[in-house]
Amino acid sequence: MAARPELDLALVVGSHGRHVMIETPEGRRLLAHPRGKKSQCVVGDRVRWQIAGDEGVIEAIEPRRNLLMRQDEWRHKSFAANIDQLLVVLAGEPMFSESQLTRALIATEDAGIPATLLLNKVDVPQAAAARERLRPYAAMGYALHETALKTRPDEARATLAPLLAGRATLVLGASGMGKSTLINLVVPSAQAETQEVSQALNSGKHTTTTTRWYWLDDSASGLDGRGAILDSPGFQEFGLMHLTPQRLAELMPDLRQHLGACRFYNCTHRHEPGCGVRDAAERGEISANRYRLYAGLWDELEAGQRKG
Ligand SMILES: Nc1nc2c(ncn2[C@@H]2O[C@H](COP(=O)(O)OP(=O)(O)OP(=O)(O)O)[C@@H](O)[C@H]2O)c(=O)[nH]1
Ligand SMILES: [Zn+2]
Repeated sequence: MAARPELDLALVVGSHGRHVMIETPEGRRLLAHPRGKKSQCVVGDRVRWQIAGDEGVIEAIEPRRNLLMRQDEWRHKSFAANIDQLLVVLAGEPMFSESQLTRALIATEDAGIPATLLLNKVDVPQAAAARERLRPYAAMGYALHETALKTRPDEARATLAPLLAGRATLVLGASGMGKSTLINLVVPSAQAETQEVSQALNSGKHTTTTTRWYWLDDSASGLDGRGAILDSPGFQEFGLMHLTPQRLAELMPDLRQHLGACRFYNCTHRHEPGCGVRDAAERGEISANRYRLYAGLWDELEAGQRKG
């Protein structure tokens, strides 16, 4: 779509197939459809639009700062565009999956989006084991915070407020980690808003499973510089099929650090002699779990390439 600077700007705050919900700088929400078959808007897109009857027609998508994607063997899905950070909610009971965490972090590294980790449920004894598993992630540079969202909500709010203020944060969390508890804590109107948007987009059916945009507060207006939370389902199936295996090590900060030490420029860090990554793994500077995850992902992406 060509740029259309003369048209009004709006923000995509929800989507369901080709139906999207847009919000104007004055805070008005309305249904809209992109013109043309190819153009796909995602939540977080800034769009140029005009009215057609009682709906909007999206004529152009503004250039994106970033786009978070996941892709499995069948289709690729964009989560969201123009986000400032990813917040991953984790817990010890049930124990978070390190494989899911690693996949999400690789996708965000690829999109150039900073990620922050939140260890929730620190009131339960299993938090100690989760904290231990997260140690390598803090060491490789990810910010790590702790909360007990349910049992110590005031403290959690105080921890989260400075992290979330003025930024658009995409929240990810597997089932049971506390993502809904977090969203309801920081956006008390979330449930009501979700219903409203699902009804409009999906004529009442409660099946919409795309990303949702929530403003954090009303102290500012307009579309820029306000804190917002993006709630996204589907942490489970975080496919990375849009990446080549050769890129993986660059997208894993603990491996990336050792890339200069490999003898071969095209080292896969699997079998080659004189491999800086394997040496670091043997010295324990890369955790055994992370190296195993790397090898597993390499095989998965390589198999995907052969098929594709
Ligand atoms: N002990 C403890 N329980 C918590 C905490 N935060 C959330 N929970 C509980 O953990 C369970 C899962 O929390 P949810 O917020 O529903 O988790 P979710 O990640 O949204 O999971 P789904 O709803 O399955 O997608 C609920 O029973 C919460 O009450 C916490 O800090 N401590
Ligand atoms: Zn190597």
